[in-house]
Amino acid sequence: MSGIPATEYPSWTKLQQIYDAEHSRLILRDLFAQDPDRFSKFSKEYTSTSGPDVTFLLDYSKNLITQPILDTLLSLAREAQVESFRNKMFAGEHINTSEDRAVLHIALRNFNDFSISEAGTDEVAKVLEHMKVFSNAVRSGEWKGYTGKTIDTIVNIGIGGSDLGPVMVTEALKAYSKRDLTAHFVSNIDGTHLAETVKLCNPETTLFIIASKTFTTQETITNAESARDWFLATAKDKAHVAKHFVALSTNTAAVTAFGIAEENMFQFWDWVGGRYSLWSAIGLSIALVIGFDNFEQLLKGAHAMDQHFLNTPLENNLPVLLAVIGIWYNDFYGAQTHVLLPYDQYLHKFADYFQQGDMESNGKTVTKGGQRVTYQTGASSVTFSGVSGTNGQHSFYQLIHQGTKIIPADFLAPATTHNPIAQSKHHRILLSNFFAQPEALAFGKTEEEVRKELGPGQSEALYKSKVFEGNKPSNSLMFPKLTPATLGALIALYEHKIFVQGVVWGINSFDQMGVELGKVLAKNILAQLGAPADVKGHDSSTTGLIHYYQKHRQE
Ligand SMILES: O=P(O)(O)OC[C@H]1O[C@@](O)(CO)[C@@H](O)[C@@H]1O
Repeated sequence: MSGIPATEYPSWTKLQQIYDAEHSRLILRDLFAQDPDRFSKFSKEYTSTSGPDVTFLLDYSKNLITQPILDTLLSLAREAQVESFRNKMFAGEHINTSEDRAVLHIALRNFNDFSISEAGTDEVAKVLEHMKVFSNAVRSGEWKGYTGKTIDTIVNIGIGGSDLGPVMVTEALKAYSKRDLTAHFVSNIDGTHLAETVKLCNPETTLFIIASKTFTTQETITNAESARDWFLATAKDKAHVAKHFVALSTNTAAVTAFGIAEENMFQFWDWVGGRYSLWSAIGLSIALVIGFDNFEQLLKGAHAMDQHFLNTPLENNLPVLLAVIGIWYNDFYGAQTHVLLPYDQYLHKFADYFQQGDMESNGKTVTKGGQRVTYQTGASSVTFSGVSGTNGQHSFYQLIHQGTKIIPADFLAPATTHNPIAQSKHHRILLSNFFAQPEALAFGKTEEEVRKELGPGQSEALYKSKVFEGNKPSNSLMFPKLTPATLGALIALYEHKIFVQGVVWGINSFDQMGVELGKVLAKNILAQLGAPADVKGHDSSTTGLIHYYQKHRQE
C-alpha cells in the first residue's frame, strides 16, 4: 500500500545505525585523501537520449557519503518502491490519492512517446498548436489591439504555479527573448502590484493573460477584474476585451463568465498540478516571450530527462541520487533547509520557483495512509530564494560557512555565458567563485592553518573566529550553456527529485491542503473589516490587530 511511514523500511533503520556509528568519522578532507578517484566515482555526466542535445555534469563527491551509505540510501528507495510509483505516475494512475487525480505534467512534454491513458492527454498537442498559432500571431504583429496597433506588452496575472514558473523561465531564457515585447507578471493582491504595472502599459497595445488553473483564486480574479476595469476605462466597449484578454485555465465556465471568449482560452487539465504547470497553457507567456520554438525546446529538454528518470537504474538515476542524498541530510543529519545556488544571473528566480515546487509538494506531516510522520519531510531553499551567485556570498554565506547549521547546497553554473563582456573576464570571476565556494565549504581551514597564517601573538578568540570547520556538503552541477532544452532538463531533474523524496516519505506530494485554512479565515475576516463592532469570534490578538487597522486606516 502507498503511504508506508519511512521508518518502517529496513534500510531506514540501517541508515540510522550507520549515522550513529559513522557520522563523526565522515570527514571530507579524509574521504578525498583516502581515495584519489572520489570525484570520478561520485560524479556523473548526463546526456540526453532524445530531442535537443543536452549534457551536464553532476558532481556529488563533496557529500558526507561513502559507497556503502549511498548503496543503503538506494536500497531505501527500492524498499519504498520508487520505481513502481514512478511507473504509476508515467502510466497515469491516480497517485494523487486525496484528490483522486493522475499526476501527468510529464504528459505535457511527452510528444506521443509514453502511452498514457487519461482524459485530456490526447488534447495536449491541440493546445500546444493553439499556443503556437497565437504566440506567433502576437509576435509577428498579426494580432492587433482594438485600435489596430500591435501588442508590445503582455501582463500575466496569476499567482503561485500560475506565476512562478513563467517568471522563472522568462528570466532564465531572457537571452532568447523578443526584446520589443515587454512582459510583466502581476501576482500580489496588494493593489500596488497591479497599479505600478499598468503605469507602464498602454491599453491599446497590452495583452492581459489571466492564468489560473481553477479560475477561482481570489487574488487572481480580483486582479483580473481590476485590470479589465483599467482597460475599459480607456477602451470603453466591452467588445474590445476579446482582443486584450486571454485565459489559461481548466475552468471553461468561469472563464466565459468572466467575459473571455472560449476561443481565447487555453485549456489544461486537473492532472496538471499548479506547481508543475509551466509546461501547460500556463506557459503561454513563456512562448510569447521566447517564441514557441524555444518553448518546445524547453519541453523536449524536460522530456529527455523524463526518459532518463523512467529508464535509468537507480544507481545512475540523477533525480534519485539527488533525492536520497537529500534524505540523508534531512532525516539523519537533521538539516532544516537545502539551498539552491545558481551562479548565473539569468537563474536568479530558480530557487524561488522550487520553493513552491518543493515546499508545497513535500511540506506534509501525514502519510498517504493517514499516519502522522515521526521524521522530517520537505526541505527546501526556504530562506535563500531569489539569490544568484556571487550575491549570496555577500549576504548569507557567513552562516553556511561558520554557522551552527548544516545547509546542504546545490551549486549550478554554465561553462559559457551568454554575455562574454570584457573577454569573459566577468564569467571567469563568477566561475572562480562557483568552484571555490564548495571547496571552502567542504575542506574549510583548520586552526593550525589559521595560526600559521596569522602568526603568534594574536588573541585566542581571533584564532578561533577564523577557523572554518568545513565538512559542509554540496552538489555541483555544470552545463555548457543555459539553453531552453538545458533549462527544461534541470527543472525536470528537480521535479523528479521532489517526487522521489515524497515517495520515500510516504506522503502525497501532489495535493496542497495546507493552503486552504488561511483562505477560509481571510474570507471570514474580510467581511468583518468594516467597523469594530463587526469583529467577532477571534482571539484577542487577531481582534486587537483588526481594531488597530480600523482605527488607523485612511481611506
Ligand atoms: O492557478 P490557480 O488555480 O489560480 O492557483 C494558484 C496557486 O494557488 C495555490 O496555492 C493553490 O490554491 C497553488 O497550488 C497554485 O499554484
